[in-house]
Amino acid sequence: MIEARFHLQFADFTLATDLHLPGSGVTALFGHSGSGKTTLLRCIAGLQRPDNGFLQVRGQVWQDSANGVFLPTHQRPLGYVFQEASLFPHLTARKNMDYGRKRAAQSTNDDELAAIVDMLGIEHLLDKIPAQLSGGERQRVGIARALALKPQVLLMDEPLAALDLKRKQEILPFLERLHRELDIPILYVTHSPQEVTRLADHLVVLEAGKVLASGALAETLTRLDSPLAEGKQASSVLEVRVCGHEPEFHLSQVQFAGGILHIPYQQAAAVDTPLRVRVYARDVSLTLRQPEHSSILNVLPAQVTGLAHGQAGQTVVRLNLGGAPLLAHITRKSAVQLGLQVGMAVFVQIKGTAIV
Ligand SMILES: Nc1ncnc2c1ncn2[C@@H]1O[C@H](COP(=O)(O)OP(=O)(O)OP(=O)(O)O)[C@@H](O)[C@H]1O
Repeated sequence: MIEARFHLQFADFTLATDLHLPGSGVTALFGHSGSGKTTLLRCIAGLQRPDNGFLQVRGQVWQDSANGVFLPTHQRPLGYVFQEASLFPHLTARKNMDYGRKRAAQSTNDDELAAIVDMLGIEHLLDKIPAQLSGGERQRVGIARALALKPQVLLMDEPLAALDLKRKQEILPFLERLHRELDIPILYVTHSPQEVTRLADHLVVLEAGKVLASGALAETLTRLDSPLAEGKQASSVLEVRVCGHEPEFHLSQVQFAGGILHIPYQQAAAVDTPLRVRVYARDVSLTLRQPEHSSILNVLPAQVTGLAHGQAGQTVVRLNLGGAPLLAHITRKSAVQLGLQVGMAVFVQIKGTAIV
């Protein structure tokens, strides 16, 4: 568990947080530019000293201004990964990792380091210098170097932002692997809803230095007051289990408390495999009665739990699908014609799904 209470005043900006974050898994920090994401990470790292602060990471107090406690950065067991890995240009990947390791009070032994190298798939890169590596490969080496110091928390500030789409797609599976195999918490700053839905378990939304929302991913992603609920990328995630395959139609079926969904064929996923399905709000439409002759396969009963005005004649609808929250973007005219109200029973039609 991480407890982070900070009050920090700049000339034109105030950071005021009171956060309780999980002690494992990925917490995504999301918010508009200037909302304070980097400042929050810098406070956790001890690079910024708030006027008032309390920070406890997995049972250890790193800062308690009421009692004059402030561990300097070099005494905080943390890893910090930036947009671009600042590797020493004249040292090989292996020597870059060893550089910090030899000087640290606590670091990995050779077996532990080998496990990290394997987790990030950089074995074949160890004797290369940074100029011989791609941006994504440099990032993986930078992450390995951070992990080689046995951190209690990994801070990642837009680690994919400097990479092109192809490199991003290449590195995401390695981040997922970190997520599965590391037992330390990762705080992950991003502007990308795709990275949020793919990697995060917990989501913090910052706005103008304040915490607008903090909670489990599925709930927080679909809050009507969150900037994530608007725009083309707005989506919900459903935690489901595979329950069948129809290879002849190139489809698989998955089950969750809200019912059964058809998704693109998941050849590699045996029955009962857990999956995370992403549903774009723009792919969800609503009807009052169960449609009888529809080409849309995914039709499920739901209840309206919230309505909000969206951009340009749009209504954002929040629904309860057997306990799972789901967002729909429909036109305001449709919302009026259907007479949508909180509490109403409807049917959702889901036009498309994707595995994240
Ligand atoms: N050292 C500083 N002195 C004064 N103001 C600062 C300082 N550092 C940051 N700020 C201000 O604090 C606010 C938050 O900045 P921060 O970099 O934390 O935002 P962010 O959410 O990470 O933004 P981005 O997504 O663009 O990286 C900004 O208005 C910024 O100008």
